[in-house]
Amino acid sequence: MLNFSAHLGFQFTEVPFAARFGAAAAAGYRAVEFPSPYEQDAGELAELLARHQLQLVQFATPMGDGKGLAALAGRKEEFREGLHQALHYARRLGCRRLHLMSGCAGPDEPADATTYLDNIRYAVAFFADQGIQSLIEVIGEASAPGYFMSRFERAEWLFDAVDSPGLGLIFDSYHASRLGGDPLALLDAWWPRLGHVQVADDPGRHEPGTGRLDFPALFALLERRGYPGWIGCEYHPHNGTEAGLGWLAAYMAGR
Ligand SMILES: O=C(O)[C@@H](O)C(=O)CO
Ligand SMILES: [Mg+2]
Repeated sequence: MLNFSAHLGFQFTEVPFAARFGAAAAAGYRAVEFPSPYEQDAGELAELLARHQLQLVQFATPMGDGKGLAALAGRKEEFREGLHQALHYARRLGCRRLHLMSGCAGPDEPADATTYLDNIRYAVAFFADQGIQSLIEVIGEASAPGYFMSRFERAEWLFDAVDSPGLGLIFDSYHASRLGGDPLALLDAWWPRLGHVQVADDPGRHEPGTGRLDFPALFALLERRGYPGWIGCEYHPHNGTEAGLGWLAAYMAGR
């Protein structure tokens, strides 16, 4: 049976952030994820996770003022300093996966492959020593203009160059579909390097079942492969988070 994690940046936004933990647990989730814990006190977050018996599945290293720093030529020092802050939170929160976001290039913010590769290699080694897996995600430019890790071809280049089990891919069904690929074929091809999965339907980035993606087939593939990890529910609820959890109840009932 597959395991689902609530994405607290997308779901349960009807209530303030601290209340989303209880809401996710009450809805049956045993794990959560959200990109940035740094505005909250690590001790308070640890207490919320413990009180609601939730695991924290993954979060991102400090993202600067946007979608990360790893490929930004002028921000190498800031990226590397952020790894220590991420490690502090990961230890305190018992989290074993960290997303290294590439950042978005802009007119005054150059990004390049050498900086990115150096930083990712450095971070993968830094976290692997602590038993933490580093993750990258392919996010299309339509969702994040200028995002450096915006194509699966580029992810292939990165994985070949880094060549470490300490690096895994976040496969996000929405971005995979938006990029024009066949999400099922991509998921299958990336299986050996899969570190985490996120789901949202396309178009709309709403609940599974609201668009054209074949989630029964996608879940069957993950089950067949014996996927041991978590599936983050990174979608915008169409009509309220709890009202939109029917797809998950249906999946659970079918097991
Ligand atoms: O799909 C996304 O944009 C997210 O998984 C992400 O990268 C975290 O903000
Ligand atoms: Mg995602």
